[in-house]
Amino acid sequence: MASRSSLLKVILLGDGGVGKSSLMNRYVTNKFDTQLFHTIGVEFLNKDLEVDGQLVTLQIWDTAGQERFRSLRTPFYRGSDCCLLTFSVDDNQSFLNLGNWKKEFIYYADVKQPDSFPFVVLGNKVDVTERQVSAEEAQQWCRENGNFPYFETSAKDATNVSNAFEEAVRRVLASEDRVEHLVPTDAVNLHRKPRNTSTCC
Ligand SMILES: Nc1nc2c(ncn2[C@@H]2O[C@H](COP(=O)(O)OP(=O)(O)OP(=O)(O)O)[C@@H](O)[C@H]2O)c(=O)[nH]1
Repeated sequence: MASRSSLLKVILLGDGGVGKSSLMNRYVTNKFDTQLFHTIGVEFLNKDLEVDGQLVTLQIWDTAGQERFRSLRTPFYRGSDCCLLTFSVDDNQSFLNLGNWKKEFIYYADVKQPDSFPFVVLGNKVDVTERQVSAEEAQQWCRENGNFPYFETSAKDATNVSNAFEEAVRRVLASEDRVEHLVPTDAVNLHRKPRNTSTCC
């Protein structure tokens, strides 16, 4: 019998420069670039993994955080299985904006039951010495806004990056409302992009 893998769409949202592209690249390619390249619109990469015995193809969507690209990113929110709300621990404003990102996602993804949607919060750049947001503040925000899991990550030194994406997968698999998108792993799908391919608009 064909083994089957679930296709999960996970989307990274947060202010420009917090490290969304870097987190995706660290997780999928295990590389890090110190240069800043603002994303224009969206890009995605795929990664196959196994979580708790379940095969999963994770489709990670990296979005442009800058306000001027809003209309280019929002059409891609629909169909997301999990949303990673990302801020940078050395940028208090990016933390204060988390609530706006959550609202924007719920509106444009047309989430019918926001209270049960799987969000995960990432406080990135924990390798820096000058923090503006403490772990306690971030944990409190997560408790007050839906009991979201919180991960302190560093795309630079890879701290917690895999853990955060794996927790996103666990949250999705545990969520009862998820629509199953099963992909037979031993079949050829002519409509499917090759693994680890990105696209941009
Ligand atoms: N010290 C440190 N720098 C990081 C980390 N993650 C990303 N950066 C740097 O932060 C800058 C912005 O990173 P990006 O990944 O481009 O940020 P982004 O959120 O994708 O930005 P937009 O595409 O504009 O939305 C780059 O110079 C990265 O090298 C990290 O964990 N630690």
